Amino acid sequence: MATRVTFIGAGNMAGAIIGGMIEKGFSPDAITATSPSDEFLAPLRERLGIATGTDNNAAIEQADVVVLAVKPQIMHDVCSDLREAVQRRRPLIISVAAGLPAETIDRWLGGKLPVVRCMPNTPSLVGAGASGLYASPAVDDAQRKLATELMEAVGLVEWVEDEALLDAVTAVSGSAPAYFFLMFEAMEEAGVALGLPADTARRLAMQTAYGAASMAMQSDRGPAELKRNVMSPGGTTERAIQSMEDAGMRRIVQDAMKACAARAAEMAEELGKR
Ligand SMILES: NC(=O)C1=CN([C@@H]2O[C@H](COP(=O)(O)OP(=O)(O)OC[C@H]3O[C@@H](n4cnc5c(N)ncnc54)[C@H](O)[C@@H]3O)[C@@H](O)[C@H]2O)C=CC1
Ligand SMILES: O=C(O)[C@@H]1CCC=N1
Repeated sequence: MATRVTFIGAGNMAGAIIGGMIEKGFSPDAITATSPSDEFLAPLRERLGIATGTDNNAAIEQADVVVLAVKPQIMHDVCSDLREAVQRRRPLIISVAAGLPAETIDRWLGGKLPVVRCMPNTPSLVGAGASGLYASPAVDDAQRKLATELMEAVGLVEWVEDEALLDAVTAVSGSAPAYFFLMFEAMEEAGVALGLPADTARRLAMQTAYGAASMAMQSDRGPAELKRNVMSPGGTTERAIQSMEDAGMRRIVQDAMKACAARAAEMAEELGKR
């Protein structure tokens, strides 16, 4: 029998993982998602054919895996409400919430549960996600394998043995699609300022990012060498890269990522007190 997975929360992240799972051949019959209103559920039900519901407790009655995909700020209330049903069924818990430690989730759910903390990202929707995973001590090998299988269906999986490193994963991949989308915005705006139609600039920028990522992933050369190969001495790229370095591009990226990881740690501090 297929592993039954229930998503508590049906927003951007749950939708991306569910969409990616179905694309990879997971049966929609084995997937359920919940949300307090039908607004988020109708598209998932109609487009992907999964089961949906507004009652979290009812939705986990048959679940082998429960993916907690609500905002960190409401996780305490959601977990408290699920405590009895979860303790009765004892499914594998996978939390995708930023910041919240596995121990906190476990405590809110009544304790002694196998909890995997996962930091995914939204490109999971197209099977190109990147997830960092951490297993709490109660997770056994079979459950680790199950979490790997689920998240590998939507992209790359990297396990960390030190939970604190998930804050770094949040900075490097969880939040990072947004950095690249910002770059696309800036490149499109600059392309338009240089005279290109907006849609042409957008397509060229996105294809170039896709090409650069694909090339870097297939190459045994590091990014510094690949960058050098584009830079003809005295040419155009050299001028562009010099302009970026002069403007402090590296420091801007590093500061943003430090701020991201620090915010994840701060959220654990703020929310974990409950
Ligand atoms: N959006 C992203 O790129 C990423 C998000 N995350 C994490 O994923 C989690 C969800 O984030 P998003 O999907 O972006 O948020 P979202 O706002 O798009 O989705 C949240 C969902 O929770 C539902 N919800 C609210 N109260 C509920 C309740 N009592 N019971 C069941 N469902 C309820 C909402 O209706 C909505 O469907 C967060 O904890 C976030 O830290 C992690 C990695 C990346
Ligand atoms: O911005 C956030 O808090 C969530 C976690 C990682 C990506 N989105």
